[in-house]
Formats: sequence, structure tokens, C-alpha cells
Amino acid sequence: METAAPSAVIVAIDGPSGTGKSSTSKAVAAKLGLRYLDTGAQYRAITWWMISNGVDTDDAQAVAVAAGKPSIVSGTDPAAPTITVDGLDAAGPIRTQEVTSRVSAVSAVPEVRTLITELQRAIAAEAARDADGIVVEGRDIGTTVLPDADLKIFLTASAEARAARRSGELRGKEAADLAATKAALIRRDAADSGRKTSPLAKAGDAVEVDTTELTLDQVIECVVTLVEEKRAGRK
Ligand SMILES: Nc1ncnc2c1ncn2[C@@H]1O[C@H](COP(=O)(O)OP(=O)(O)OP(=O)(O)O)[C@@H](O)[C@H]1O
Ligand SMILES: Nc1ccn([C@H]2C[C@H](O)[C@@H](COP(=O)(O)O)O2)c(=O)n1
Repeated sequence: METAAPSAVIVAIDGPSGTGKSSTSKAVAAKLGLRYLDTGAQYRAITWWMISNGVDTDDAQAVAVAAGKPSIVSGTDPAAPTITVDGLDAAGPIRTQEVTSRVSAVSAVPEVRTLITELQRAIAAEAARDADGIVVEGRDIGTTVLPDADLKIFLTASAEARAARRSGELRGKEAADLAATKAALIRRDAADSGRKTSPLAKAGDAVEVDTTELTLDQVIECVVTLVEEKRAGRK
């Protein structure tokens, strides 16, 4: 049986799109010497593979049949996280508008979730055994993937704040106006919260942090403190 290192800590960070999960998780993991897993990148990667291989992403049965074909590998160094699909670097392609608009449909397919959840649990178990732990961010980490996580955080922010953050990122690339960005965020959150299998949800024992009025540094500090308190309480 696998045994976790005595000091290993497993942190689950969930929340809607644009609340700061990736930025916060990466920084917290780097500060505390933990590994980092972006589970949204895994769902984006499988979506990219479906699109690249001509699978109709609105056809749940076709997606289910193809789900086991791609090999998705995540690198968990918070300073340089990576994602490959069948050995190809997918970090760029998974961030296109096309993938973003189709990822909710693909990630709602139960067969996809089963496979990706298994991957996520294996990565977390390895980090608990071979390292000091991991910060895993997504939508269902605290509720479904790692219900026994040492610490669960649920980040929120107003739709306006989230859209402003995203519009700032997109400026000069696929420039979208604020209203369209906000509408797209709300649509994706509704799909992710409304699906039957492990929807976006706050775990009952998660600490909710509203980031609307906080700077990124303040959010990072808040989560670092929560992790340190958790570790101190276990000594
Ligand atoms: N507290 C904050 N204040 C201002 N900007 C922030 C804050 N947190 C994150 N950001 C910025 O908002 C953008 C979205 O953050 P991030 O990608 O971390 O969110 P996310 O929750 O992981 O989103 P998604 O689920 O869509 O991947 C980034 O440009 C990030 O720098
Ligand atoms: N644990 C997760 C993580 C992500 N997803 C889905 C839903 C999101 O819209 C999509 C992309 O995630 P992002 O890169 O925006 O964090 O992936 C999920 O269903 N479960």
C-alpha cells in the first residue's frame, strides 16, 4: 500500500472561471515547495484532441468512445507546468477560443471524467508519496476527485471582476469586449455547474474566499496562511 510522506499536504482549489485558481495555485505551490496540477488543462487537452481528430464534440457518445485514445501527461512543476497529448506540447493549442467554447461539452461526458479523474488521483497520490504534496485546482477537486484533501478552498469573484481580468489578458490577441467576455464566462460556468456528473460545486468543508476586492498577492497570502495553519495543526 502507498504511504504518504508524513508532512505531505494535499490542497484542493475550486471555483468558477477567472476567479484566480491557476494564478493562486501556482504561486502557493511554488512558495511552499509543493507540486501543482491544472485539471482544466487536462480537460482542454482532451477537447483539443477530439477537435484535431474530427470527433463531433456535441456528440457525447462519439466523445465517450474516443475518450481513452489520447495519452495526456501533465508536468507538475509550478514554475513550468506542462501538458502533452500523445507526446505533443499542447500548452498553446488548448488556450484557443475554439477549445474554450467546446471544453464544457467534452468535460460533461462521464467517460471523460472517469478517465481524467483517475489521472488526477494518481498524480496526487504520487505527490503525497514522493514529495511534500500538491495544489490541485479545478471545479470538482474538493467534492469528487480528492474528497479527503487536507485543505479545500473555493474561490469566487463577481462576474464583472472576472470579465475585467479576462479582457485584460485578451487585449491585443483575440480582443473581446467586456460584455461578450462576461457573457461567455457566465455561459461556461452555467454549463459546468449544471452538468450531471461532478459539477462545479463548493465542498461543504471548503473555505470560501471572495477575491473580487483582493489583489492576487492578497489571495496568495491568504491561501498560504491557511495551508500553514493546517500544517501547524497537524504537528
Ligand atoms: N485577485 C486578483 N486580482 C486581479 N487579477 C487577478 C486576480 N486573480 C487572478 N487575476 C488575473 O485574472 C486572470 C484569470 O486568473 P486565473 O487564470 O488564475 O483564473 P482561473 O480561475 O484559473 O480561470 P480559469 O478557470 O478560466 O482557468 C489572470 O490574468 C490573473 O492574473
Ligand atoms: N476539475 C475540472 C476542471 C475543469 N473542468 C472543465 C470545465 C472548464 O470550463 C474547463 C476548462 O477549465 P479552465 O482551464 O478554465 O480551468 O474544464 C472540469 O470540468 N473539471
